[in-house]
Amino acid sequence: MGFSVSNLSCARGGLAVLADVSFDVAAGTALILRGPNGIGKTTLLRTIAGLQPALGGSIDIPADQVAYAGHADGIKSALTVAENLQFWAGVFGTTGVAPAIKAFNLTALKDRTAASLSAGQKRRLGLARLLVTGRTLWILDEPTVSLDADSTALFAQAIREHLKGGGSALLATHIDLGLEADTLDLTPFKATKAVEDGFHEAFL
Ligand SMILES: Nc1ncnc2c1ncn2[C@@H]1O[C@H](COP(=O)(O)OP(=O)(O)OP(=O)(O)O)[C@@H](O)[C@H]1O
Repeated sequence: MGFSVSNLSCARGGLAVLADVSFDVAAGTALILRGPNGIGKTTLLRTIAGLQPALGGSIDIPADQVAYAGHADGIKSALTVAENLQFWAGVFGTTGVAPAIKAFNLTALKDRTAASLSAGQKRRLGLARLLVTGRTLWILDEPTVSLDADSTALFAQAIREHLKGGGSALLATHIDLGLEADTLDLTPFKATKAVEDGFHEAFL
C-alpha cells in the first residue's frame, strides 16, 4: 500500500513553511526527505501523519495504516521493554512482540524498565514499536538519532524487510541509510508568502 500528496502546503507556528509539495510513495518503496534545518521536514511529516491540518493541497493516505515515529519515542518509562511493546500491541490490536524484540536486538534488555535504558536503547525500543503496529505506512522523523552504527544497520534492515513485505516509508533523515530509495530535497518548496494559517498548536 502506498500514498501520495498533491500541491501540499503546510504551516508551523502560524506561518507558512512549505508550498506545493507533490509526490507518490508506491507500495514497497521509501522516499527520503532532505533539506536544511528548519526547512519544514518535521512540519510536512506531521501534516501527512494527520497530526496537524494542511494549509492547502491534498493528502491521499489511508489514515488507519499510518505509523508515525517522531522525536518523542512514546515510551512508558515505568514499564519494561517487553511490556512497552505489549502495550502498543494492545493499542494496535496485534499480537506477538518477539519479532520486534529480535529485530532491534532488545532480547537482553526485555525485562529492564524503559526508564533505565540509554538514549540509543530507548530509540531502539521506540523503533521496535513500528513493527508491533502492524501498519503498512511508516512516517519517520530522524529515526536514527542516538543510534550507533550497529543499531542504524538494524534499523535499515527493518526498513528493507518492511518494504519487501509491501509496506512503504517516508523518512526525514540526514544520514545515509544505504537504502535504495528516492530522495526529495524540500529546499525549492520553501514558502515565500507568510500566510497566517489561523491554527495554533499550543491549543492542542
Ligand atoms: N512550535 C513552533 N512554533 C513556531 N515555529 C516553529 C515551531 N516549531 C518549528 N517551528 C519553525 O517551523 C519551521 C519548520 O520547522 P521544522 O521542525 O518542520 O523543520 P525541519 O526541516 O524538520 O528542521 P530540522 O532539520 O532542524 O529538524 C522552522 O523555521 C522552525 O523554526
